[in-house]
Amino acid sequence: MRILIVDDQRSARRVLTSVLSPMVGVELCEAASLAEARKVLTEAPVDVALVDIRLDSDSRNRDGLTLIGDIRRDTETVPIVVTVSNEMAEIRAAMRLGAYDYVLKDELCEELILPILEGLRDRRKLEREVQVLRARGALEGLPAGMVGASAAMTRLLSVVRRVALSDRPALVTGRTGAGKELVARALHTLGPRPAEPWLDVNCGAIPESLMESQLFGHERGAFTGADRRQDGLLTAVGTGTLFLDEIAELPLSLQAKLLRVLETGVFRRVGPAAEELRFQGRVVAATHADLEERVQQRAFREDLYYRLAVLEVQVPSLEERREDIPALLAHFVGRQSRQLRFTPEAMDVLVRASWPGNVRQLRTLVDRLTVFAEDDLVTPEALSQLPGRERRDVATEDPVKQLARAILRLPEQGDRLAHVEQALITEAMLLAEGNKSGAARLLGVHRKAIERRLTGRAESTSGDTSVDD
Ligand SMILES: Nc1ncnc2c1ncn2[C@@H]1O[C@H](COP(=O)(O)OP(=O)(O)OP(=O)(O)O)[C@@H](O)[C@H]1O
Repeated sequence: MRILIVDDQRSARRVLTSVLSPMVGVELCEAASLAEARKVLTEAPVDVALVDIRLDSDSRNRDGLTLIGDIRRDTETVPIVVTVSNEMAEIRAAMRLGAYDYVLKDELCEELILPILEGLRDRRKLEREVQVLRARGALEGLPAGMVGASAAMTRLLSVVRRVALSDRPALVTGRTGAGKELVARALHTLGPRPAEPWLDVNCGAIPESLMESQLFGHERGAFTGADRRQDGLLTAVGTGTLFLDEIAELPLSLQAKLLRVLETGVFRRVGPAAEELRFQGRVVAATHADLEERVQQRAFREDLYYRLAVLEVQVPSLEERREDIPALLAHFVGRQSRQLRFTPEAMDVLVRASWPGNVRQLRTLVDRLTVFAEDDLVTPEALSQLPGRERRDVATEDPVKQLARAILRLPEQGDRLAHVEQALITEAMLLAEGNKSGAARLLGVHRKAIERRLTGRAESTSGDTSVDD
């Protein structure tokens, strides 16, 4: 347990040090002023701060109260007031600011202060255990709003589970609409501080100059119109999670600044004479771009990429977890006023469809069906009658159909059917290493059908050009 003693009087610090030194497992540090205390607090986490209210010789000084306010706002440190008994009004003010307890200097002794600290130590230990257990327990099931039981999803969740417990930056990658934001949120809610803020910003949506002040904040007079100091997201997020969506779009100059925050934990607001501030939250970034490729194109900093990619979470595309499609459909339908159902054939079409827009596209499909489908029971015909893009995607679901369409678009080459049949038989024979029975199995026909074609006995003149006999 790290304890900070804040008192402007050296003698008072010495008394406290001698009272606390016998405690096992404590590390003591001291500060003689508000500025010194702030510095110590930014250097490494402090568990408890014992704070005097007056922090210099001026009797009107109330820097201790300011410090308690800072501590409660910016850190997880527990502040305890150590002061003289004639300062009851200040003690009350400190308690209102969130001081955990108070000790009077006149009564300062081991018996009084050690039980408070021991109690705090137990409480801290318990809090940490609860955080870890909650993170583990919550992950037994699916995080809120997340649907899926496929092997790909199970793998994803086990990665999310582990990454959530870390405080280091994380990168969520995957195709557009695959669920990156949902995963990033899960990293927050399943992490140790789910009650702390979750703030998100789309790095591609805001001009560079605005983005900088949005992230770092600005001082008064930093630019025209900056008539007062403004905190940025890095401050506002506190010990929560800052989600940087579309990180690939972050301008290079801001990439350098972000890297510095991630490496040193400190930053400054935009503008003149800005003080150094400490970032205490966690950064989770996401992108659908190939960041390695961006690095090669020098559009993304390599050092930032490596810092983010230490904890990469890859979200599988919907096509890698088609088994989840029925459950996802039920989930999206359940959120609509109209309770659509799907015939087995329609479900089959949807499970095999191509989904370039991933889960978001599936959700949009349900939105559109809710408006356009004539019947609550959705059939393949209803799907193919949908206006717009979804109809096209769904209608080209079957790879064989896609292939057939592509073949028909090839330049005229005589008997296409015979060509295709011949090509299929040749490929099957190659795959079966010349074994006719094996090739027949691959093609789903009888061995004799293959033999007939191979020996040329299945003359096209007979009119039977199908392999399906
Ligand atoms: N596993 C899932 N279960 C339920 N809904 C999901 C799942 N994955 C994604 N979604 C839903 O799909 C939509 C798109 O998800 P999300 O916004 O997280 O995708 P994204 O990968 O961040 O997209 P983009 O690349 O456009 O930023 C959202 O409505 C989200 O709630």
